[in-house]
Amino acid sequence: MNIENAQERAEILAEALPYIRKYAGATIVVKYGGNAMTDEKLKEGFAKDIVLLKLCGMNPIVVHGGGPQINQMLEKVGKHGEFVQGMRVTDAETMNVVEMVLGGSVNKEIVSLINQYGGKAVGLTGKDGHFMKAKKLFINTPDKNGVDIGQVGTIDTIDGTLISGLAEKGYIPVIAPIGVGRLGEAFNINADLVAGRLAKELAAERLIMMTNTPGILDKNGELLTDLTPALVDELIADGTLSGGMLPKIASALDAATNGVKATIIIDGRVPHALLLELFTDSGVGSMILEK
Ligand SMILES: Nc1ncnc2c1ncn2[C@@H]1O[C@H](COP(=O)(O)OP(=O)(O)O)[C@@H](O)[C@H]1O
Ligand SMILES: CC(=O)N[C@@H](CCC(=O)OP(=O)(O)O)C(=O)O
Repeated sequence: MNIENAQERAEILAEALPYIRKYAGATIVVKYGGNAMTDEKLKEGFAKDIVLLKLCGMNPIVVHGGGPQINQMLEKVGKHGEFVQGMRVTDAETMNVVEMVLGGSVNKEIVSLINQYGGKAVGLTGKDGHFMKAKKLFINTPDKNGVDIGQVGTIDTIDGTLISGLAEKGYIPVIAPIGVGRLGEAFNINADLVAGRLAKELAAERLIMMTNTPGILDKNGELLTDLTPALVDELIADGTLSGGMLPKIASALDAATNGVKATIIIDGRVPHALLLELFTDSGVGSMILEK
């Protein structure tokens, strides 16, 4: 493994030892948002951290997004991304781009980086082994119920045993949020929803969502470190939470109230944010609590 800043790593590891013992054998689902994949150094740092978690005896499972990367590709073909409550309106042409970007370039880049640093990553979409079956999602907005936004999916079933089986054999699953329908068709699923559902299915010790804000911010831009379901409801009602934060928070709440020990939203633009969250006493970001 190619470790840079060895001194810095050694210091982190010294503080980390009790946590390494605590998390031995634990499943850690990491949602790697497209907004946290900003530059090469950060991406390499992420891959190294995932490999390190595996070496320390944990089972990291990566679910990645790639919204900004999809937008870039759509612009090349003269289309603009349109979203309803944080979900991309996905016509057939957009679905092709989504599949190409998420299942192709983004997934394989993460897989290659992890493998380059000594891990054994395996990239998957829901089409592989039909492990993530989906059906069409209809959205309820304040104006209308059951809005059709195209080939956007909601997860029907997810085969956690395929993922845990890979992890037990030493692999690091890297999952693109594409579901498969009854007829073999592809569904675009928000990556936060996939990460939350998988964390639930695997009864993960931690669900860590890496994004491009320090965590959940209040109306004044201050970080909220601990959030209860009641506070989240308030923040949605008064409009403090919006856009891409809506599926994220819904998913985090669902996981937190369904057996996932802790759900945390962190700033993926901070180098080694994952290690800081898992291996230091203070942690970083916003934690979603069960009550
Ligand atoms: N209260 C809030 N606190 C922090 N971010 C928020 C809040 N409300 C909305 N957001 C938005 O949510 C975004 C993160 O969601 P998203 O763009 O979907 O990221 P990702 O690609 O990581 O899933 C932030 O960049 C921010 O613009
Ligand atoms: C239905 C839907 O919105 N799908 C998302 C899937 C990618 C994603 O979730 O990426 P981030 O995590 O980077 O936002 C999209 O098309 O952008």
